[in-house]
Amino acid sequence: IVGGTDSSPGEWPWQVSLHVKLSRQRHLCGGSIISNQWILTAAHCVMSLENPNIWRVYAGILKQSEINEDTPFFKVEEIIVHPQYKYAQTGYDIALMKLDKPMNFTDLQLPICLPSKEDANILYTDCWVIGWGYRKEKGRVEDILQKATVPLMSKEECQARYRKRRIGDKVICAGYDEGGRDACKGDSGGPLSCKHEEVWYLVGITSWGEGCARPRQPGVYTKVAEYSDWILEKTT
Ligand SMILES: COC(=O)Nc1ccc(-c2nc(CNC(=O)CCc3cc(Cl)ccc3N3C=NNN3)[nH]c2Cl)cc1
Repeated sequence: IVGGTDSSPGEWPWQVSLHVKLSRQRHLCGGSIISNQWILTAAHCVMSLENPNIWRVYAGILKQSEINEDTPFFKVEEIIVHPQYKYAQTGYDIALMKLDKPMNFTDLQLPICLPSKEDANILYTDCWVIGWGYRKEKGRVEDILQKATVPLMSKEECQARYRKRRIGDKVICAGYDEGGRDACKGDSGGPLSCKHEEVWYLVGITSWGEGCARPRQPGVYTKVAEYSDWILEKTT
């Protein structure tokens, strides 16, 4: 996250850190708890890493330094990538991870609400992007979970910023024309969380952008409301 600040314990209880353990282990992506057995993340996080056994899901943590060989994690039983996914920039950047057993909810690990299709055109005004990603383009994964508030922007305005791309209806853009606050490397898969009438909704999944926090280059997020049918079909 560029231009963010430290989160507090329990502030974002749906945020998880997705680690991959090959020869070494490292944070790869963010994800969101959407039920006691399902995590929502980005398809590009799991591409060419679709073996569930290499993944470790850390919930209820604020700092990466809380993670060591004794820290409990959830194993992944199944990974479901959207069938139309090709690259982040062409959309359908969404994937589900089924945990090998249901998690107990605590103050530090709780699900976030999914927006319904009808919620697709709510004008959210209190949205936050969260993650352990870089603070600048040439950076490194951060220890303390960062948060930054970002304003949503219209599809038309976003398309005008990305002339070489096709910005479709199934993505949502957020950012400042002057730049300065945005997601960055290591934040993808994590939530764009918006508070509406005292309830938090998973409005977006951090997907791509041209650099981090550059002027007139907003962040592009998978629009979760457009996938509510797919999510329900796969998780019930
Ligand atoms: C010790 O462990 C480690 O070092 N782990 C570790 C884990 C992951 C990565 C990593 N992850 C990605 C995937 N993309 C993103 O995360 C954000 C994309 C994105 C989304 C929005 Cl909305 C806006 C801007 C951007 N944007 C553009 N440019 N940069 N960011 N790339 C790399 Cl590199 C690097 C290191």
